[in-house]
Amino acid sequence: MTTATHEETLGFQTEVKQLLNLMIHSLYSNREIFLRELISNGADACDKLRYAALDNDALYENDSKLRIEIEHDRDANTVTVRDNGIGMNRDDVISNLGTIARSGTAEFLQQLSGEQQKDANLIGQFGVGFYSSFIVADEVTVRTRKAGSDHAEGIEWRSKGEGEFTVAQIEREAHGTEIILHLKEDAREFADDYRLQGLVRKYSDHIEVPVRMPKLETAKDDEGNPIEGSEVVTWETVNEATALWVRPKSDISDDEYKAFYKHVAHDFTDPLTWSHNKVEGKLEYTSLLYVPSRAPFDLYERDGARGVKLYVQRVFIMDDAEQFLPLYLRFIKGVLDTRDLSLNVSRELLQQDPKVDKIKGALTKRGLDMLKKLAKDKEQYQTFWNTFGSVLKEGPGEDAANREKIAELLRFATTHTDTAIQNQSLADYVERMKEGQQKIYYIVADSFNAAKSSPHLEIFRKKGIEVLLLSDRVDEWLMNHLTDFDGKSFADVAKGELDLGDVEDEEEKKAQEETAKSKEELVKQVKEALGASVQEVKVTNRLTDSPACVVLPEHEMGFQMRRIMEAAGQTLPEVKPILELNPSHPLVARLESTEGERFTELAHILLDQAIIAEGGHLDDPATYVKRLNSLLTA
Ligand SMILES: Nc1ncnc2c1ncn2[C@@H]1O[C@H](COP(=O)(O)OP(=O)(O)OP(=O)(O)O)[C@@H](O)[C@H]1O
Repeated sequence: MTTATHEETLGFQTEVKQLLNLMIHSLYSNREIFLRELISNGADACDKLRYAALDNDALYENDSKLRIEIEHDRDANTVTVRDNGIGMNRDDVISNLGTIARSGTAEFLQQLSGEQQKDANLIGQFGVGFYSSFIVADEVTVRTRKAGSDHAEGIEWRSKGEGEFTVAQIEREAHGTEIILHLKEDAREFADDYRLQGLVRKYSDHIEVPVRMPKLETAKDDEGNPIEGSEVVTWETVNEATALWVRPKSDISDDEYKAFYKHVAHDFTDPLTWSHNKVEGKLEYTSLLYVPSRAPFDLYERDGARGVKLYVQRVFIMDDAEQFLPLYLRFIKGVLDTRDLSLNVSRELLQQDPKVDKIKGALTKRGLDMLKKLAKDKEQYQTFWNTFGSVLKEGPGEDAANREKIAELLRFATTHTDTAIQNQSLADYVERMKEGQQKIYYIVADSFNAAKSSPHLEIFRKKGIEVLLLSDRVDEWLMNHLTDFDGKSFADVAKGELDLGDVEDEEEKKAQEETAKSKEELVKQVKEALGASVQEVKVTNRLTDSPACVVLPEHEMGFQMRRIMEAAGQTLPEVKPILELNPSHPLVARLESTEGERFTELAHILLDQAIIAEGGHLDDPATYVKRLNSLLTA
């Protein structure tokens, strides 16, 4: 019997309350996952104790056979999950089971809508953990004691999941944690041996820690009849209890790989693919890497969880070891088990160890190979690309050595399909290049529609030359680092001189030169009229339908990048655009036949329109409107 002292009632952090509410409703149809979450936490707690005991054997308190036990009591309507892992002290309990200290939680919760299906998906991204107990329980009791602490420092935490919990100090002999779920009436089905065993096998077979359940054994007399009063309870291990990654690949079924993923990644959807490798030789490691099928809520958070679970010779060392994968592969989840690091390695030591870089190089290659294989299945790859494509696009900037490999994995929207779906590879583009075309053309804009309708594309459309349509925030940065693909360089159609290579013949070039010559006077006048608003005025052959467009010098930062940086509060030196005029457009012809004040007005209108068409903001929109109105009413 435990006597509780110092009982205190505390309130859940607001975020916990919100999450509990939503979780209970939206995960109802998936509620059996509570057991997986609790076993997962128990296994993590055992891993942590094994690690801490490397330095201090006494922490085992003479009980070094780490295990998880599951029992139920049909009369009391309870299920208990118990581990002899690291346990928690009072502070741990309050912060772990009363708050959610993950960054971005508040923003995450704001996205929840109250719609069951939608929220179940979002909550899955967040990871439900311990709180999933409340999907099946109307009261949860946690009894725990941190390994190595005094027996009097046990803690009992209790809650009905309705805004409050109590914490009290208790006497507790065993270290580790025991979680008692008092089942809701409609969750009685879980107080059943077969049901529980089935769930353990389904979700936790691959966990290295044995999961045991009690079995009642009765001695039999000579005639085979049970002897009354001879019942003894023996504990039977229900799961396979070997670390999955240690087993030979050929012995592991897809379902086992998938179940293990859910444990490692705290996800409850299947992964898209995985890659399991054992490496011997100079480096010795086993890696099991997964590509999830959906993004975690903190994919773009600076300090979001990333990296692999690190083991050294099967001993768990740390979660989220981010040193083994580059940032642009941060969506990859999995396990790395190596002999090349020492057991007392810490995050700081990892940063200095040259072997870490070698393993990182090898895992990066594995990750990229895994994606290359995935790309063979167009549908699956599209799911991957829609979810993580913009993260992979950070790759060429971060990892010059693998630039070519990453480039092969990129997918784009292009004028070939003219839809916003990014599903065309650079190899597809190159295959379709026109005779005489030397460059891969692209345009970057703030949105797909702005890119697709940009006046800069007019000549390309006319000549049937394909252009990549880029509109993700990361795109301009990507293109700054992608210099060539398959021997072809990239060209931004909104920058520098238009060069269509040999797609244009000599006659066309000559005709253009002649037109330019004949418009020299007009160009001069427009430049005078616009003054410092532009750096140059030219006649162009880029346009077929629009009267004018703005262009930037070749090596200037693009308009999109500028706007992103300015929105982030950076001040950038001003760049004046180059205004290019379409000599065969009626508005330009009209300009040519206008004089004086009207000429200046019309020139300004053409410039402002070109800026708007490119997606830019006018410095002085009111004056533009006034000029336009006066023109319309003239
Ligand atoms: N059986 C246990 N033994 C020791 N500590 C535990 C146990 N269960 C939970 N904890 C502590 O409580 C914390 C919160 O657990 P919870 O399951 O909510 O989240 P998590 O496992 O960290 O991540 P996720 O939300 O992705 O599942 C854990 O990180 C751990 O520190």
